[in-house]
Amino acid sequence: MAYSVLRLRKVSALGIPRVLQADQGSLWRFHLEPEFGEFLRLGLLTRNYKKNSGSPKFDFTGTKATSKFDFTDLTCPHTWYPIARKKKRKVILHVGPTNSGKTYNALKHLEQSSSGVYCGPLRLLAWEVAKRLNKANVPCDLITGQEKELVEGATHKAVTVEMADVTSVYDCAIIDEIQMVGCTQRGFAFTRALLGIAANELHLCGDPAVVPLVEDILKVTGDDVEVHTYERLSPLVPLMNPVSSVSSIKTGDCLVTFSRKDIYAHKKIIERAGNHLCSVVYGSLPPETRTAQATRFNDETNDFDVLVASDAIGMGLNLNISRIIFSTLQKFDGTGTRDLTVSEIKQIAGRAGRFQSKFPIGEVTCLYKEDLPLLHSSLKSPSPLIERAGLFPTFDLLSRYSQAHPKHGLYQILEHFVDNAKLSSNYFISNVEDMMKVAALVDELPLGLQEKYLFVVSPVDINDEISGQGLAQFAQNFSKTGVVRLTEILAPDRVKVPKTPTELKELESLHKVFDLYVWLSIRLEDSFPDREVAASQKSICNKLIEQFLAGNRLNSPTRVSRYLRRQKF
Ligand SMILES: Nc1ncnc2c1ncn2[C@@H]1O[C@H](COP(=O)(O)OP(=O)(O)OP(=O)(O)O)[C@@H](O)[C@H]1O
Ligand SMILES: [Mg+2]
Repeated sequence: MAYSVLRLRKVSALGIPRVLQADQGSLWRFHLEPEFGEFLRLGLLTRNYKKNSGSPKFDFTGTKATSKFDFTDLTCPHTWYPIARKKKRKVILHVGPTNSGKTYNALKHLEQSSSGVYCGPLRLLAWEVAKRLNKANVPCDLITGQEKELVEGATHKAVTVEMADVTSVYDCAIIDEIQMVGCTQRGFAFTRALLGIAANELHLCGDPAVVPLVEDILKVTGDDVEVHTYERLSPLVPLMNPVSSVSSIKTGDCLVTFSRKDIYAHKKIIERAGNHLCSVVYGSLPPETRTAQATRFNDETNDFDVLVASDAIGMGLNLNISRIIFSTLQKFDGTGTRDLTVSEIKQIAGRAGRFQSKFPIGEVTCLYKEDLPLLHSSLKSPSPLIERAGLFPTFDLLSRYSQAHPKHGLYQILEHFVDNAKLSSNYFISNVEDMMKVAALVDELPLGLQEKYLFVVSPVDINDEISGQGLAQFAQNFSKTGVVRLTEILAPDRVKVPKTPTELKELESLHKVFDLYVWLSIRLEDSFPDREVAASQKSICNKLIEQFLAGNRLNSPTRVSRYLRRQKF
């Protein structure tokens, strides 16, 4: 299977040339930080490293790269982390429903430790933890793929899980939302942190459904494991009736729907009724905009008292929601439409009635009566057990395989691992479909394996045309001249307040391109010298998007009804 690559220069409304023909796949793109030495993770890669690219940094197995060695044997991933294996870690699982104080209690241990790291699934969570620790006089760095805010004398770090450092030693560490080990795309980053963080105490917070798997995985590491179970701190009441009409929408409601178009259609219907204004939160909004929207919703002094959101509210944001209203219990997951899982329903519903918030009792219902039975039964059911954790080979393994098969491109190497990986029953090989799309693209360019790998693990949304195109042009220019000037690729001065949903979407994509540039500039400082320009363009995009959302400028010919599956309001 091969993907076609670049077709350049058809300019979009915002001045971005359209390129990249790629298969449509999963909508959610992740970024990861692999095991190829500290230099990539900490951003010390330079154009010259290519000279040394043949020699893997670590040799945990003591084997040489030969075609006889079985590179695809991934049955003992705990041996990839020798520093953690020198420790007998005390692992404490904090498990329970949403809003039960799991993270709160784990953070207390972190605050009291002499050194530590918090690993969360989202930048927003890492931001919040860094803020909280610094406020508590525990100096804490914030490190995500795109930000590095270092605090003088810091003994602690709050990071996104992909940035977890498996070569340092800590007194205490937290991995939040540990059930994400089961995520088909990002699961392996959680597995890596679980096996690789070298801490005396390792706190894992999440859903009880992950307990048997974690216990089983940790049988071979020699760690001590304790399970602490929590109860929800404030009640969550499933309602017997659906929301009958738009006039029943009230302050503190959060309407949940899964397509961007439905979000804007519902916002428009609610606002047209004249009683409420809506903030919106969904995955492709820049994180800063999501936070600004959440803050506006939480702020009682303005009229934006209703939220319309996707499952992007499921984790991370602290929201004053009184009632969750599911507009649907189905979502499109990149390949097809499916019912929400029990854990997804519980995770989203659990956002209502946050402990010590303005609405301490949460309610949950649906827009349509026929969805109520599934909602009620899901809220009563335990989440199905998570049976396997994601796994992905380290860069060292990929590199050794490449040495033994020098003619193979990165696409072929990844394909080989996906097709042939040998795994123990606790693991599955991560879904690397999107990475393979990027690999197919960079394999066309004269780049070394590490350079290609860097683009493959970057936070590009390859299924977003503009974002994918940005990556393609960055990689092309980098391979040609070694230096990528932002202004050669983008015409930022043409960015303007969007007037239509299409323009808004383009602006969101453009934000992703600038974000990608910042990410690359942290790792290839000399080759991507315009980080400040990219960062300031990012913030201009945020402001323009916020201006659009504040002004409720959705005045295009978009017909609301066209986007709604079923007519209710
Ligand atoms: N003992 C406590 N004293 C004061 N506030 C608390 C306490 N326990 C929890 N909280 C607050 O209650 C809210 C929910 O707690 P927390 O975020 O730890 O829940 P959680 O179980 O991790 O939820 P989720 O599964 O949604 O991540 C937070 O705002 C937290 O600060
Ligand atoms: Mg939590």
